[in-house]
Amino acid sequence: MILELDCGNSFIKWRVISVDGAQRLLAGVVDSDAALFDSLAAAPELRVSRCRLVSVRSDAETEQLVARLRESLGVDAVCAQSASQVGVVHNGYEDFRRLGLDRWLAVLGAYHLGQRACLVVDLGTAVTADFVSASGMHLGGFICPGLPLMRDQLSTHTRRIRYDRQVALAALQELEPGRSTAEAVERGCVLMLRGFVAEQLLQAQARFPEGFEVFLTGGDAGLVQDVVPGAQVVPDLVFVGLAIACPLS
Ligand SMILES: Nc1ncnc2c1ncn2[C@@H]1O[C@H](COP(=O)(O)OP(=O)(O)OP(=O)(O)O)[C@@H](O)[C@H]1O
Ligand SMILES: CC(C)(CO)[C@@H](O)C(=O)NCCC(=O)O
Ligand SMILES: [K+]
Repeated sequence: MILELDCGNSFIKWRVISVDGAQRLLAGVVDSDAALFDSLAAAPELRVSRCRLVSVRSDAETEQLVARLRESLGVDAVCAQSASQVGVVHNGYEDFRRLGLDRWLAVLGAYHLGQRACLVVDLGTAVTADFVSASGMHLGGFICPGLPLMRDQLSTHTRRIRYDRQVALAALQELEPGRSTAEAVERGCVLMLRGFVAEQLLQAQARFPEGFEVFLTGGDAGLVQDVVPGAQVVPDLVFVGLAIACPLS
């Protein structure tokens, strides 16, 4: 079995696949290293022989996780590394090492699946959009705060924006003008995300008149899905890229 990890800023997404990559056996989302090891310990008949991961955390945090994986599972995790090129896909950053590895893998995964120009939008703690041309040139992209950061900043920097989590979830049943603080903030922030995605779509239409594929990923992809009717929602997009960047021969 292969253990795959996508270590984001707030959550670790993990999954276990068969050695040939054909079957997805287990998957989960956890909010800490400790919770990851608890989930793995609770998994029945887990026999991990290989491990690969991508991390946008600090090198020290990533090294600590790799050491714990070695101790508890006896595997040496292969970590995705920055590259200026993988196959025909070229990293578009002035300094390719600066492009977030989750973005780079999502770009690799999207181009692999789409085989033509792509717009890739990842909606997590941060929201990112990346453009890839039909020939595989990454043209760069945009970064903005995601939903968790927008709502936290509003409550941190105001006195009276306060409401509880349960109310927040209920507020997103519709997007009419809010008639309570929870509705006004939650819907306002979702409309920011939707407006961002609509703008990226316009940019892609202008940049790729010959056509393009839109890929949405990240925990909040569902909130913007209907802004782009033809979009492919691929929750595992980073893992698709991880398999390309880190083949386990
Ligand atoms: N099952 C889930 N577990 C955790 N978050 C979820 C889940 N479903 C939806 N979400 C939402 O997804 C968002 C987090 O997205 P995601 O897990 O892609 O990002 P992340 O790991 O925090 O960040 P990064 O962008 O750094 O990878 C949060 O707004 C959260 O509310
Ligand atoms: C933008 C995030 C936080 C999204 O997870 C990550 O890709 C990252 O830390 N990137 C480094 C900065 C950059 O991509 O330019
Ligand atoms: K991510």
